[in-house]
Amino acid sequence: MCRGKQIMKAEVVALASDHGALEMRAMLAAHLRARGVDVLDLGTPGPDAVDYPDMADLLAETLRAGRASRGILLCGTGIGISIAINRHPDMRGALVHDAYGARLCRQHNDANILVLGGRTTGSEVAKECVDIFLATPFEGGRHARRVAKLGGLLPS
Ligand SMILES: O=C[C@H](O)[C@H](O)[C@H](O)COP(=O)(O)O
Repeated sequence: MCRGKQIMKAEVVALASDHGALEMRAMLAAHLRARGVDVLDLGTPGPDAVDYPDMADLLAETLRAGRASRGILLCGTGIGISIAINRHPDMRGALVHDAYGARLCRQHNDANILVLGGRTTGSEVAKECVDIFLATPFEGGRHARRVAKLGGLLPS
């Protein structure tokens, strides 16, 4: 089990969610801070409804500007915000529901954004997914070619 010992402490992890995952975002931010990870919490700040594409765009801009190296995005199911983040060709968001997905999205897909559902995933599973996501390296090799095609760096 790779819960955390290998998380890079210099890394800044940005979190963003809509109103459907406020509690989970706060819980995950506290979990990461307790582990010594620098957290950049992009909101949304309160329970007023916001549109998940706007939160995904904000996270994409934050990563692109170099203010954080990886991201965690949440909405009620994780579905809408994962659709939104993957409209950015330079972002790879992985909607994950378990430890296996959290590991494989790093090893095979080099996902730079973990997406979780605040209304669909339990808090212990979510914390486990975050720890694995941050601790698991990309395997490269045959996967590097496929990831390059995702970003348009190689023709499909
Ligand atoms: O995929 C979309 C997300 O789950 C949203 O969090 C959800 O649609 C928000 O729904 P509502 O406005 O009813 O809280």
